[in-house]
Formats: sequence, C-alpha cells, structure tokens
Amino acid sequence: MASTEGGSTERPAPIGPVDSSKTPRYAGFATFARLPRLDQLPAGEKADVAVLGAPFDSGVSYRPGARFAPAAVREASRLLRPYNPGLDFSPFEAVQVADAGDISINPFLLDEALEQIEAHSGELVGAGSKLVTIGGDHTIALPLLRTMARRHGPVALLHFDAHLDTWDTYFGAPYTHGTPFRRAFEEGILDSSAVAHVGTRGPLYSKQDLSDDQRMGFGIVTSADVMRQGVDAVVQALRERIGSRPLYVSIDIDVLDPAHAPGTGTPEAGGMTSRELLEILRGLDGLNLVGADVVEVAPPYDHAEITSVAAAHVAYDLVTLLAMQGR
Ligand SMILES: N=C(N)NCCCC(=O)O
Ligand SMILES: [Zn+2]
Ligand SMILES: [Zn+2]
Repeated sequence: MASTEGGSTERPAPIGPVDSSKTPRYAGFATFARLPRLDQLPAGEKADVAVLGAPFDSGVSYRPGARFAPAAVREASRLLRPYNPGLDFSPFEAVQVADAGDISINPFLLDEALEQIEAHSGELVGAGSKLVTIGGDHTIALPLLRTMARRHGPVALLHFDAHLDTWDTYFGAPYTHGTPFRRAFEEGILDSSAVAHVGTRGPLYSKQDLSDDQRMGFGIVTSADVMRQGVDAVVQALRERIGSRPLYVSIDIDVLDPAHAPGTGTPEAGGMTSRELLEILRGLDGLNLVGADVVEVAPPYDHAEITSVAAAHVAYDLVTLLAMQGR
C-alpha cells in the first residue's frame, strides 16, 4: 500500500543490493544486481520493480540457448553499482527493486509455456510490480504484451531488434520467436498508432515482409538510420511517436552488432553499438514506460560474457527508467 501522509501505512525503506564494499561482488548467490529476492522482502511488501527470468527457447528458428540467459545475466550483473549516472538516479534507493526469480516454463508444450508466462507475469503486475523480464527467446514478448494490455489496454511498443519479428509462421507454427508482434497485432494488444522497430537490418524473405509490417502500423528506424541520423535525432523521433501512451520496450539483444553481442541465436552483421543502444534508452526518460524485456541472449554462443554484460547493463537502465516513476 502506498504511504499516506501522517497515516500508519508508511512503507519500510527499500532493501538494496548486497554492499560490495563489505561482501566482495563475486561472493554469494547471484540475483540481479545483488538485489534481494522477492521472497526476502518483509511480509506483504511488494517489489515496485521486479526483474523476472523467463528461461525458454523452444521458439527459436536457429541457434538455441536463450533458456540459459536469466542465470547468465544475473551472473554478469554482479558489477552493477547503485548510482546510474547516465540517468542521474539511484534506482535501488528510490523504490523497492527485487529479483522475482524464474518462471517455471514448459519447454515441450508451447501453448502451456505461453499460458505460464502470461499467468506469472500477470500475478506480479496485479500485485503492483513493474517488470523487466529477462528471456528467453523473443516468443516470450507475446504473453508479456498480453499481460500489459490486460492492465493498460493496447500499448505502444518500441521494439529494438535486428529483425522485424512480424513474420506469419515457421513450419506452419504461429508461435515462434520470429512472429510475436504479428500475433500481438492480430490480438489487438498493440496501439498501432505508436509502434516502431529500431535497429533492423539484414536480409529478408521478400520485400513483402516490409509491406506486411507497414500494414500493421510499424515505423522503422534501421540500424543504418541510427548511424546516419545519430542518437539524439532518433530519440526525438521516437518520443514524438510515443507521446504519453503506455509504452512497452522489447529489446532483442541481437539489435547489437555481433561484435557487441556474439551470444545470440540469429546474429546479423551491421548492428548498433551497446553505447548507442544505452544512450537511446536513456533518451526515453519521462515517457510512460510500463514494462520491458531483454531477450535472445544465448550464453552458449557468448564469449567473455560480452553479451550477458551488455544485457545486464541494458536491464539496469530499464530498471532505472521504471524506478524513476516512483513507488
Ligand atoms: N527474434 C529473433 N531473434 N529472430 C527471428 C529470426 C527469425 C528467422 O529465422 O527468420
Ligand atoms: Zn532478432
Ligand atoms: Zn527478436
């Protein structure tokens, strides 16, 4: 319950991460940013922002491995510090951020997997948490968007990805990591006046992929546009498109160049740098962000934790943006 002036419902101060000046950051169990687990909060206390794992990769068309991402991103998040200078904010002091653990997801029955993700995310959102979900392959964005729409109505979407992910089916299957946003469009859970891809590039099946995508309302800022126009111009264009609508941000780590994110399932050359991605995200400060995901990290293909570290930093900025909205 929110604290009321002079009332007796004052919430306790947020529990922050393990203090790395007292317990070395390589010691102990890995939670995201060394934050408390949700079940370690005082009874009845909610997480204002929860980091949730969705280990699942049964929807991939190429390299598997994203099922290992939540664990790998938690490990790679040990070095995150509590003050975020890029946004001039200390998220873990301002609100209660917690690690909500992993959803138990059926790796064999896809329909059940989608239901489990929708149910679990719905429960947390119903309890008042804003979610940053670590996938998992991109299939997981569909049940997460369903949860968002149940709470907020159709949401605006910024989709950072090398790929459109508005394809129709693979091998006749409608629910895959290349199709979540077409399904979301068909289900009416996106606000089609405010949806955009950022960072797309690479070969398509045919030119019709682009016309289909446009018909669903998507705007496109390609990876080359980011390079030519620069981060500030891109941020301004995105902000104008989104306005004050409830906004969901879905980040496929393959939006980064394979040099910045080698550990992913469907890598495409010519991508953004992690610096560009982080700066664009920071430019979304003040928008009505309601939730986010970071997907498609495939640790078996990673080297020196390059991809997991990038994903941890991306998740940290998303957590900060949500925390800046207050308790
Ligand atoms: N969502 C990701 N990462 N990739 C989709 C690629 C689908 C394809 O194989 O054409
Ligand atoms: Zn992708
Ligand atoms: Zn994707």
